[in-house]
Amino acid sequence: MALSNSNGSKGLLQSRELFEYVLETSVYPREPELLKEIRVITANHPQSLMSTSPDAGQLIALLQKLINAKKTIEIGVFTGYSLLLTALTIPQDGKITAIDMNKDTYEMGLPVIKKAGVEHKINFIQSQALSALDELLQDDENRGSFDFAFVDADKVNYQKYHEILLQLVKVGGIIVYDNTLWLRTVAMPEEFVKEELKPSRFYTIEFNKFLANDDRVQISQVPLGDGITICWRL
Ligand SMILES: C[S@@+](CC[C@H](N)C(=O)[O-])C[C@H]1O[C@@H](n2cnc3c(N)ncnc32)[C@H](O)[C@@H]1O
Ligand SMILES: O=c1cc(-c2ccc(O)cc2)oc2c(O)c(O)ccc12
Repeated sequence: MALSNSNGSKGLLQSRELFEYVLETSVYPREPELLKEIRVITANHPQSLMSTSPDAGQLIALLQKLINAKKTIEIGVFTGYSLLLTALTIPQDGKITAIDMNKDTYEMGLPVIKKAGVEHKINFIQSQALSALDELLQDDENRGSFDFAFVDADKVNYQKYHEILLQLVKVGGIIVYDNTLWLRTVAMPEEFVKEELKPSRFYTIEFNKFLANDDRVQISQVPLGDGITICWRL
């Protein structure tokens, strides 16, 4: 289910003009051409709104640069906007473990990833995320080895992903969770929320409360896109 807000934009800023100003002034001029290409390809998909927002993506790339991220993990690839963003940001010998149960959508963006010359950085795993993460945990070398994680998949499992990612991401590393405002529903009375959004709303509210009390991470919830929460592993 993909929704836009009442002023027609995907973002949380209350004026379309302000949101467009930010995009036109600071985001689009610096967005790599091949990321634009993935956006254009994705626009034909009925669930195109699931793609990571370019403004949130710009912050994600900045965080990755700031910590010199080299080994990263992504849960929820879709057509690959955030995946290509990361692949373009990390060094030539960087590695991304990219997990999604749907390979067809990954393959929509794959020609662009190949054109960018960054496919060698990507290990795509077609799988339910929990089983792929459990498998990664079986290898002791993976524990505490990831610099950066991006989670943009089924909201109902975020807390389970969090527990595993805390074991995989090193101290000083960063985990970013997408959709932590879940289409604005976290702050709506439940009776106004569409039935199909309620399970994710419930788990997102619980997860946000949990993170607020989790002293293993320092957090900041940022109102870009559908809301992202940045967790710095302590
Ligand atoms: C919001 S989209 C990801 C968007 C992506 N980050 C981008 O920038 O385009 C969510 C993705 O998560 C995947 N997904 C949802 N639940 C999953 C699960 N339990 N295991 C693996 N993948 C899952 C879906 O197939 C979908 O491609
Ligand atoms: O239906 C959606 C919409 C989004 C979304 C909304 C606004 C933004 O600025 C970015 C993304 O994201 C979704 C998502 O991540 C998902 O897993 C399912 C549905 C949607």
